[in-house]
Amino acid sequence: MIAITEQLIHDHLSKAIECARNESNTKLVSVVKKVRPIDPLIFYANGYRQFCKERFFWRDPNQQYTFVGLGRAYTLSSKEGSARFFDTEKQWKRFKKDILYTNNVKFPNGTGPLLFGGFSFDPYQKKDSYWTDFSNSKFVIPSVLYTEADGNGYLSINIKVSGEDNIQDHLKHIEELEGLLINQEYDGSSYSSPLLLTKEEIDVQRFTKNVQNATSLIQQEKIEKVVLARQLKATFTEAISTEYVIQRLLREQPTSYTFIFENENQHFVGASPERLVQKEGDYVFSTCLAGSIKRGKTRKEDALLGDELLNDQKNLIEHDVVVHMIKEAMDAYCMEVEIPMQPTLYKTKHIQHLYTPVRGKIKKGVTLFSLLKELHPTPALGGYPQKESLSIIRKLEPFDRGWYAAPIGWIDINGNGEFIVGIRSGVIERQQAMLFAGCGIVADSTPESEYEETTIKFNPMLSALGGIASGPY
Ligand SMILES: C=C(O[C@@H]1C=C(C(=O)O)C=C[C@H]1O)C(=O)O
Ligand SMILES: [Mg+2]
Repeated sequence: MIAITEQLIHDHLSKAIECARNESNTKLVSVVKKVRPIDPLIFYANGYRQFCKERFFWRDPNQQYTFVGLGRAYTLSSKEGSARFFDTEKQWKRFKKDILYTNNVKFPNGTGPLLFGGFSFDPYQKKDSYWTDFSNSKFVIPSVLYTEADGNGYLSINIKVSGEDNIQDHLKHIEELEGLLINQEYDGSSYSSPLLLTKEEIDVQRFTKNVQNATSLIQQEKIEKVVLARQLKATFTEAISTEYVIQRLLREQPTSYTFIFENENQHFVGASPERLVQKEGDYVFSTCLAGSIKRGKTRKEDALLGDELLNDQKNLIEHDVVVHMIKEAMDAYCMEVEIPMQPTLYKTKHIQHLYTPVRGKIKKGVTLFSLLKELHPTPALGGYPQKESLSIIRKLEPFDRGWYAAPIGWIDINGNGEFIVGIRSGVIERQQAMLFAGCGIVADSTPESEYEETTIKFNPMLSALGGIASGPY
């Protein structure tokens, strides 16, 4: 059912204005229309002139949901540390209770006042300047949202109203915004990649040392696993076009989630294969993804490498630690949990992983935010035990992960949504991209092989930035 039909928009808006007047408060009202599905990238590009630096994009690999958000009708942010999940949920609840005007209208999943954003990996890491625009939690309700849900298109317009507003102004504004669906400013050929000036792998020696230190801590049984990352800085001759990057990620990484979150100066972008948690009604889905090997140059070589990965003790241990922790977390929040005994393979253009999907039926009252708090960081991004591995990362890694390897995603007014971990990603600022890649260290890790693995993991972003990936891919 569509929330608001055209005839009802006038009525709905005027009631919202009246409500704002009675409460002497600003209200947010959401108008949703069913529209013919369009190319979401065109919508994103059309938003450049009016909403550049305030856009987001999301597409999951099943294409169950695609979102393009433009502008900011409402923003939530938190400076809290480990309480950032709870604080965000508290603000979201307050927004729904005090600010949102719905008049009991039902919204289709993924439409209306949708919240999109993310969290920092570790609020207690020192802050680096390229993450200035990102707080420990930052979420937006866009002014305009294009949703494609299971093949249906929707346009949601989120409008702030106050008691003195003139309804005609709002109706005119809605009409203008609808123009974004048809004014095609985007012509794929007009976007190109600027030339690469320099590509700098940062502090490889330090990474090598970190891996050695971590393996010896693991051999001494101080911890079981820790995920260590490194950075690569790519500098171009001109400002990077995010349209171009998203276009390439969509084309080259169809088995990953493509996302971007824009800010004033810094944009976080990537194509992650790793779901953290999805909630659909009473069901939740998580993914254990850890253990990696390169893709083969031929079908035969690829299958052999896949078999090697499925039988490799070092990678199976990396993977098992994740399965264990996620199962334990899900058991606490679910009435039943389904999880296969053995991993299978998950392939992306540049790499293949060990993969175990998890499905659970939640206990009453469990929310997406409570699951995020419980799960993040899983041993696929942090380590095990969680607390000890986080303090090792804090001590060894000489940089701020910011939103890299942290939850990013969406939640709608019905409480459904999905969060992934922001890996195979980077933060773009004008002509510079800072990329991140990490790997799970266990007792049998060697600096050389972990260096190789992280080199492969830079490739999705390097390739999207302009076809400059290294290696035989
Ligand atoms: C940390 C990253 O990836 C994680 C580490 C993996 C591994 O070490 O095998 C595999 C998938 C991800 O869970 C990354 O891509 O940056
Ligand atoms: Mg690994």
